[in-house]
Amino acid sequence: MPAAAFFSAALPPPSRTLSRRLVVSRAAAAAASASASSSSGWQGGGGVEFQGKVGFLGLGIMGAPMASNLIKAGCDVTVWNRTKSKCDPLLSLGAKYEPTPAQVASSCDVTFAMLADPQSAAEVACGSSGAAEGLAPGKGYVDVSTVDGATSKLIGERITSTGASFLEAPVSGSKKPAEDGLLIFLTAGDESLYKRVAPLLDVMGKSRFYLGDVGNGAAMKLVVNMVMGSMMVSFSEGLLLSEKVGLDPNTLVEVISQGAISAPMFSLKGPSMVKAAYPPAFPLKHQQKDLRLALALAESVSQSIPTVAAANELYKAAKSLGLSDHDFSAVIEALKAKVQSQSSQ
Ligand SMILES: NC(=O)C1=CN([C@@H]2O[C@H](COP(=O)(O)OP(=O)(O)OC[C@H]3O[C@@H](n4cnc5c(N)ncnc54)[C@H](OP(=O)(O)O)[C@@H]3O)[C@@H](O)[C@H]2O)C=CC1
Ligand SMILES: O=CC(=O)O
Repeated sequence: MPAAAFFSAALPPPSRTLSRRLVVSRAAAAAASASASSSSGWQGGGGVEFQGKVGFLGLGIMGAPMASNLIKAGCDVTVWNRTKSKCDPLLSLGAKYEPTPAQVASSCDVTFAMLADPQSAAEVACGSSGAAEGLAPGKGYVDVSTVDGATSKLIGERITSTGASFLEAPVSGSKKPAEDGLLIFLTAGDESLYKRVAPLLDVMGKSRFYLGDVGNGAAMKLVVNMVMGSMMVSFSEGLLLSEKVGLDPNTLVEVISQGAISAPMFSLKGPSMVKAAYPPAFPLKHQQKDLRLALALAESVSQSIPTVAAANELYKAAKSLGLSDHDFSAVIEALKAKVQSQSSQ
């Protein structure tokens, strides 16, 4: 049976929401915006077509540069972070501060949240003094954290119970794309909120996908990241094996960069992995969280993902070696420890 026939026989038909997904690149958005503003379009102070105040909750590796890009584009931004000192660089760029997520949400038209994991995303949105307490009809809440679909739905239900609109919008792209405004947004939920915040997404990202119902953005992000996590393990195995058989791992990085499996991730991380340096861009604990959530997603549809399951064990081993806050490329250290313990047996 040809592969295409196998897939159409084995899988349920694509959902209507997925098939009407919308994909917009920044170039396309800029062209549309230029033609609109030449007729009746309105542009805010910094050239961003968004009228209103923007809140930003969570100023970690990703949130800080994303909020910073909004401020630099001329948006009126109010920030909050659990560790208050992380707000300081944003305040010096001109951001305002509120002491709770609820106060940010109540003082802004649209609030973005970039939190570590499902637990913190739910707590900041739905907990005591959480964003939901400050929301009301006409306001919007955009969660850009990487969480599972169930958490996203729970947050969405609490947000919409206030009369506000909800969009999930996890991002693909790491620290550097966040700094450069080159993220990829995987959005789902309220389509009119999606259209309303599109100019803000275009400040922070290079493209945006609208994927339909809440949960689809989260699922897409987890599938992308399970591929990424397994690729990193495979790359680590190759680097170690090349060294063990007397090759220069730097040459392996160069060879890979010129062939069909070339990927920016290998070229970017390879040279520092060879030097055993792992400055955090994507913390290892977050990659392991994404693999854990991807395994649960696969389980929910009874699909086996054995490579991801094996990769997850290695990230868990890396965490137990104290590497949680290092870059996820530090997973190679767990492999080194495994190889060493095998050779000493
Ligand atoms: N780094 C990357 O390359 C990418 C990360 N992501 C995803 O984006 C999200 C954020 O990642 P990143 O910025 O790297 O992570 P960081 O660990 O740098 O930042 C996490 C943020 O969450 C906050 N936080 C954690 N726990 C709580 C809590 N219980 N209550 C309130 N706030 C809390 C932290 O506050 P505090 O400062 O007080 O600790 C911080 O603002 C994650 O879901 C990650 O998977 C997505 C794409 C790329
Ligand atoms: O979630 C991480 C990324 O690089 O994307």
